[in-house]
Amino acid sequence: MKESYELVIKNGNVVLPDQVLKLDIAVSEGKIVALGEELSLAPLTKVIDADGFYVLPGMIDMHVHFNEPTFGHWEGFRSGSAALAAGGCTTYADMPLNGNPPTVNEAALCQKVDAAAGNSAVDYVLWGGLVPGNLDDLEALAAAGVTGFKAFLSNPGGEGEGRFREVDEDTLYQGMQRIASLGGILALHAESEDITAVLTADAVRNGRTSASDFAACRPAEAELEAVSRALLYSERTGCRLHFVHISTAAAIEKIYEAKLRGLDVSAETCPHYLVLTENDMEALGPVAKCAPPLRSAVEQEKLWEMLAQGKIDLIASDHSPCPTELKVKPDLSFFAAWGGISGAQSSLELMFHEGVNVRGLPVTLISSLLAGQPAKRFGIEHRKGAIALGLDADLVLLNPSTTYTLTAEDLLYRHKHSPYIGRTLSCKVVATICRGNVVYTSEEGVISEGGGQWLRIRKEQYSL
Ligand SMILES: NC(=O)NC(NC(N)=O)C(=O)[O-]
Ligand SMILES: [Zn+2]
Ligand SMILES: [Zn+2]
Repeated sequence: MKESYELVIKNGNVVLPDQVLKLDIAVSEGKIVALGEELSLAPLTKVIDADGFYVLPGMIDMHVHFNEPTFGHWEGFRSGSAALAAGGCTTYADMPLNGNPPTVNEAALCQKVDAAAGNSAVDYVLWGGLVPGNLDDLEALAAAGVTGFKAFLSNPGGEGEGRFREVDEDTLYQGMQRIASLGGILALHAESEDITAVLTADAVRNGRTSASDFAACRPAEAELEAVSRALLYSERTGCRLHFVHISTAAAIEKIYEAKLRGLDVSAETCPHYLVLTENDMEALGPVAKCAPPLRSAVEQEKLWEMLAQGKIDLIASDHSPCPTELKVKPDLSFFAAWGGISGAQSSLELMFHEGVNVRGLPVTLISSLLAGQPAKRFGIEHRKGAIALGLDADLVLLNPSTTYTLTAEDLLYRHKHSPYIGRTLSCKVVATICRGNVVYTSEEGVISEGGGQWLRIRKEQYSL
């Protein structure tokens, strides 16, 4: 029988959770409704030929800073989500800081929701924040549908009265108690404020302000101390934790051990810790500045080993953009430059290039780190994160064997700097489909700019 579908993606190498099969994918009303070999099609069915391409579930990037409201001129939903669409991402999670007001109460969440509405090319979830003074706002944020809460253990930087602040010990502990009782999850930027502040003050006092001095002020121990302390609190409070942008093998190991002991905790790392090193930070300057800092090549190899062993839960970009003059300006010291890497558009290509094409890791592993695992961890796997019947047709077509060198013109960010400019990649996103809509093709660019939807996270999904 010839079925009528809205869209069929034919002949692709379809990346399923555990295997890759040459299949057709049929889509109707935004959902995957059939998967099979050579589906027979009614006349006039819209067909995309994916012969020679991988078809992967769209990336779910749990960590971006688009900085609205007020700091939309640093990025904003429109250009940020367009860049993600071009990079094969179909759902992202916007962080509660760098915009003003930060997303730490319901009124601020409403402002963010308004800023995003009609401006996102792909779907999204929103993080709330845990900061000193907002314990009584957590419940309303959870009820309004935030994906979880984010807190900083070290100073997040930024300026101005209303800026996002790191938690004190009391706020952290009490916040974890509250979030546990809500069935929520706390995402942590885990660097010790005590260690980093002492080392930074000493470095500045002594005029040591180069890239390597910056890295020395944020050593591996600062990450390990913060992770260890938070794990203890998790044990005491029962609060689920997600550690963002983990940069060292020791911290990954610690989190993994805690998981084996039964704690409900997870670890994220970022492409920049897997493809850039401290040498790049010195060579490229502030464009490669982030916190925790880039590490040694030895550390990086250990991270790859842990990734291959399944000890890392997910990969996210931590796209933290800014106007280029905050990165590049005559006489700008490395310490004064904005900390944060612009990279969201390149995550999937970097991971496929380095992970699959260079290192020979299974494409299913890389795909699960980019899509399947984030969906499961954050309670959206009934909608997203895999190619399976009934799920949203969030798909990315990837040419796995082409070569191109990334240029500034390729980037859709508002400010076109990135440490990946000039890199040669051995794969390229060909098309991105969000709920059955083609939102990007490499030939036409971003086609549909404002169709992305906010996925409110309901309470039942928290404790999946
Ligand atoms: N204020 C920021 O955007 N900070 C971010 N900056 C980085 N990672 O350098 C982060 O996630 O910590
Ligand atoms: Zn952070
Ligand atoms: Zn971040």
